[in-house]
Formats: sequence, structure tokens, C-alpha cells
Amino acid sequence: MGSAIIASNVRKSFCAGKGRARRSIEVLRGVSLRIELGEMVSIVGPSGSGKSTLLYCLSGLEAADEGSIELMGRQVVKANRSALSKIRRDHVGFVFQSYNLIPSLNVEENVSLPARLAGRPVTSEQTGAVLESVGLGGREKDRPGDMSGGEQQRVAIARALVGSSDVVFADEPTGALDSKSGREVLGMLRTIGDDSNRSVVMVTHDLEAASLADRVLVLRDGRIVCEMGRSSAREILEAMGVPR
Ligand SMILES: Nc1ncnc2c1ncn2[C@@H]1O[C@H](COP(=O)(O)OP(=O)(O)OP(=O)(O)O)[C@@H](O)[C@H]1O
Repeated sequence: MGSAIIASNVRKSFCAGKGRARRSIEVLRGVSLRIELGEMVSIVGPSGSGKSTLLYCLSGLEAADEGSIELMGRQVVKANRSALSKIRRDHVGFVFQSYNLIPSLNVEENVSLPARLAGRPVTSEQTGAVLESVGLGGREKDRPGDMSGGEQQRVAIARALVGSSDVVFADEPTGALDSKSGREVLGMLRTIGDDSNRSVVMVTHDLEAASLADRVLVLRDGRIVCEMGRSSAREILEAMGVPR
């Protein structure tokens, strides 16, 4: 197995406030981690601890200020815009809490859009096969607005997979779903993480979801304060230091 991501001493600050109240807030304070192919890793931590910022920096959606991030062997920090979009196009898929589907496009068009934008058109056989794999075979012509939240998230997973993404980044993928749809979506992410050529990196508040991962990273105040192997929700809660 190779490494999907090797990050070292990643730092990121944001400016907050206006005028004389303007100040810099350090959100990531030296994060180092390694994520292997064939691994599913959860990132948990209190609200505001920097989880989403870390996910976006690792994926190149947000620019880290300092440190090194190698994503599938390509340096992401300080990469220029076109190099970054090539890295993302070639290696990365995203699943967001809010699905981020385009309402005016049908399912097949949504799934194939990133690949088409990347100049790598996919055939309807390929989109059909990936939709089949997420349980949406035959739904190609449906519009997102006519589907349940769980179905829309499965379209988003299909979209993340169709470009053969090596790393799927998921930000609260079950946050807007009922528990049954959430379990289905998590099962799919778990299956992706079981593929020895792929990794899943998931930010979640749902500790049952986090417990499906091979590894759990606990973030607090912009630092990884604990790293655990596969753990129960209760163990993760304890590691987070949340009083019961
Ligand atoms: N673009 C931005 N501009 C300014 N501040 C930001 C920006 N993005 C995030 N922050 C701040 O960085 C901190 C960490 O945010 P982040 O969303 O990474 O945390 P989180 O752990 O994912 O939180 P949550 O669990 O509530 O989603 C917060 O204080 C947030 O307000």
C-alpha cells in the first residue's frame, strides 16, 4: 500500500473582524498526518477545532499557509492554481453535507460533470456502472430535486467515484440525512475505503460514523491531540475528552 496523503506541520490562519478589531486566528497549528491507500480515516473534534479547514487544506480546496502536503505524491502547499486543479481533477472526489448537485442537470449529467470539465468525458456505460454500484441503476434521467436526501448523497458519491478518484474527501456526509440513509451512505464510503487503491477521509460529528473508520484522528484547537485505531463511539467520545 502507498501513501495517499503525507502532511507535515500544516498551518492555516484566517483573518477575522473588521477595521481595528481585525485579527488573525490560527486555525491549524502544525498538523502532521499520513493516510495510506486502502484506509478510511475519520477526523473528529469539537466545533471550531479546524476539522473542515484541515479537510479543505489536505484536498487543495483551501491553501495552507505553511507546511507540506503531498497528495498522491504531488505537493499541494504553494502549488499554483492550475497545478492544484490538475491534482484535484486527477486524484480527488468530494462529498459534502449539502450534496452540491446541480438542480438543472439530471443524475447522469451531475455524475459526469467533473470528468467532462476535466476534459475526460465518461461514457454512459461508465456512469451507469457507478450509479448501479451506489444502488441508483436506472435513475440516470431523474433530477436531484425529485430524489430523497439519501439518494442525492448517493449521486454525490457516484460523482466522486466516476473519475476514478484515489482519495474521497467527505465533509459531514450524513449530516443532513435520516439514520437509515446515513447508514447506507456510510456503508458505501466504507466500501470505498476497503478498496486498496483508494482512501476516504471523513470529517464527522457522528461518532457512530467515525467508528467505521480504520483510524480516528481527534482534533482540538487546530492540533491532532489523539490518534486511534478502529474504535467504538464510546472510546472516541472518551478520547475527545467530552464529559459523560
Ligand atoms: N474562510 C474563513 N474565514 C474566517 N474564518 C474561518 C474561515 N473558515 C473557517 N474559519 C474559522 O476557523 C475555525 C475552524 O473552522 P472549521 O470549520 O474548520 O471548524 P470545524 O471543526 O470543522 O467546525 P464545525 O464542527 O463547527 O464544522 C472557526 O473558528 C471558523 O470560524
